[in-house]
Amino acid sequence: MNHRGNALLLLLLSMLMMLTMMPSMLSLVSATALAPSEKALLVCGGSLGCLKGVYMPGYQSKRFEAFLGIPYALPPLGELRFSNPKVMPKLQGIYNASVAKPDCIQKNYLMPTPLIYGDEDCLYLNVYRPERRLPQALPVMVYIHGGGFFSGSAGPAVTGPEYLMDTREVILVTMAYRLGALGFLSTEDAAIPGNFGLKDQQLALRWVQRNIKAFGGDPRRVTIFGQSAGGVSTHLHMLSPKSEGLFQRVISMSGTANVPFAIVDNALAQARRTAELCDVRDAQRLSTVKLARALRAVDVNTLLNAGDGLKFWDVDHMTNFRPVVESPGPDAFLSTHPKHLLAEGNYRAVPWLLGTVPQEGAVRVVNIMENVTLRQDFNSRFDELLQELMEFPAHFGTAKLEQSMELILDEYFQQQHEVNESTVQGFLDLISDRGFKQPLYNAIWHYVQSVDTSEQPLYMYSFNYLGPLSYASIYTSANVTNKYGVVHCDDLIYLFRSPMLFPDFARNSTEAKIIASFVDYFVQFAKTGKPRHAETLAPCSTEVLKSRPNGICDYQVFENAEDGFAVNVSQEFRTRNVKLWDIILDEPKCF
Ligand SMILES: COC(=O)/C=C(\C)CC/C=C(\C)CC[C@H]1OC1(C)C
Repeated sequence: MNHRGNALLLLLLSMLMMLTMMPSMLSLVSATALAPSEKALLVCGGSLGCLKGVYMPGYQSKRFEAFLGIPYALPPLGELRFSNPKVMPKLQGIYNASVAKPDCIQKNYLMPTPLIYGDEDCLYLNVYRPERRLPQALPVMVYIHGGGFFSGSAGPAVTGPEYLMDTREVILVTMAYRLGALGFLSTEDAAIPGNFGLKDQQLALRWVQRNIKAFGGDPRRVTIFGQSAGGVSTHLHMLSPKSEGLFQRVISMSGTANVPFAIVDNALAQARRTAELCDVRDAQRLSTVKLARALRAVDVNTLLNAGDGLKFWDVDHMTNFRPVVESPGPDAFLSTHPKHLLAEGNYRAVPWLLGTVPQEGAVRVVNIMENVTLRQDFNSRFDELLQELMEFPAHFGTAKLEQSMELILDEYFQQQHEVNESTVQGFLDLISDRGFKQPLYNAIWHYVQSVDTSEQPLYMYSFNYLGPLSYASIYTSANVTNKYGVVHCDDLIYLFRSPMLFPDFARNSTEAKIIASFVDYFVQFAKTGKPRHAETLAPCSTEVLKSRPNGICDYQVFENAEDGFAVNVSQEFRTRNVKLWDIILDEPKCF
């Protein structure tokens, strides 16, 4: 059975497991009816109310405490659809926090057959804490899941807290936020300002500031961490004036605010087109207020399916609804373009850990390569589709576009104009470089230029360990074990247990040791602002970057070794290709 078959089986198993763990399906339970051990799982706080949690089994440890499905905002339904999130009033009675809530409703274009699942009523978060804790308040790690701003899960079946809880050293919070059109559609004015998903995250971070003490957490030692779109989000929180004071450290895994899928620049046109696809009459001419009214009344499945009509080919662009630069105002999440904020160094500096994997581009390339029909279709319109995929800036004229395509075809395809066995690595590198690596390098470059890195240091890791499981098997229905190397999201396999997607590693395996090492690397950063092994690295600074035109600052590599795995130091980077993209995109840097 491939991983997908496994995944279904595991989904059923984990659902069964969760059912047996739920002492009550009621949302309110009476305190007097609780057995003594369950009473210990009651958390009450001034602005919080009271929550009844549940024990969950650890991976290497016996058990920890989980408080699941805690509402942090009013359900964003009816009039509240496409509105900024409203804070949840104090909970009355004892809230049953022993059941995870469904994911935010999404059409998941990352799966080979995109499906709609989840719920529009989804603004809930989960808190996990060790059972036996030190008397001092624990550092808090708040995770922002990825999924291209259109998909993803904060729930324990995908973002399982077991590995982090095995350390007994941190409190973990995972939050759901609105996705796709519901999270990011915008009319570029007050009618539908947009950025709802990011504002949801921000409200969840405010919830942490107000309430985490009641769980034994330290609100002044909060690390936000996120992967892919979640990594982009963490960086955007560094840039948003309204996220000030909500966190003290940041980990951005495979995503920074300057990736091409971070910002939309034709939001109103896209909102009108979406309305048209939902059969809203006069969608191109209605006032934005009327457009908003009409879109709030559209059936949610119709709204999500309308997203298909925005695609130029297959599921591309994967991310149509994106964060937007809002007009300035008290509720704006972001009112200056990230590229300006980055260039000006105009944002909050905090200890920052950035992560990457070798084959980021696999998130799109694997399915095009493995699906024969799709690949043939892509190859039959190769130049046109490749150009579209690149998301060149809108102001590029014909000559500049042609020039850029020539450079790309030379560098990545040896002028073959086709995706095949011999060009697939070039295609992977192209999407990696354009989508992730050049933005990563430039985010680092801008940071060290404008921040005193002896005060607010910057670290990087690359997760290169090739193990028996890979997200490549999620991106396609073909069996591709190990074919694509370490792909986008593969570092997550060693940070979060994902019983819905992957079987468990044996508890004495090399993979279990990597889990312990990788988790410890993160936890150490959350505790101290320095990741484990930081003393083996020369600090990153402008001088170091400039002195290594063919590399990057020292960083840690998690990689295969003869006796299992090793954490080594490297300075290698795809700097040559970063420079190529700097030239194409007119983003010069002086060395
Ligand atoms: C878990 O994955 C994510 O969060 C992010 C996703 C699904 C977006 C992936 C982005 C692409 C495939 C496009 C890359 C884009 O940069 C170009 C313009 C190549």
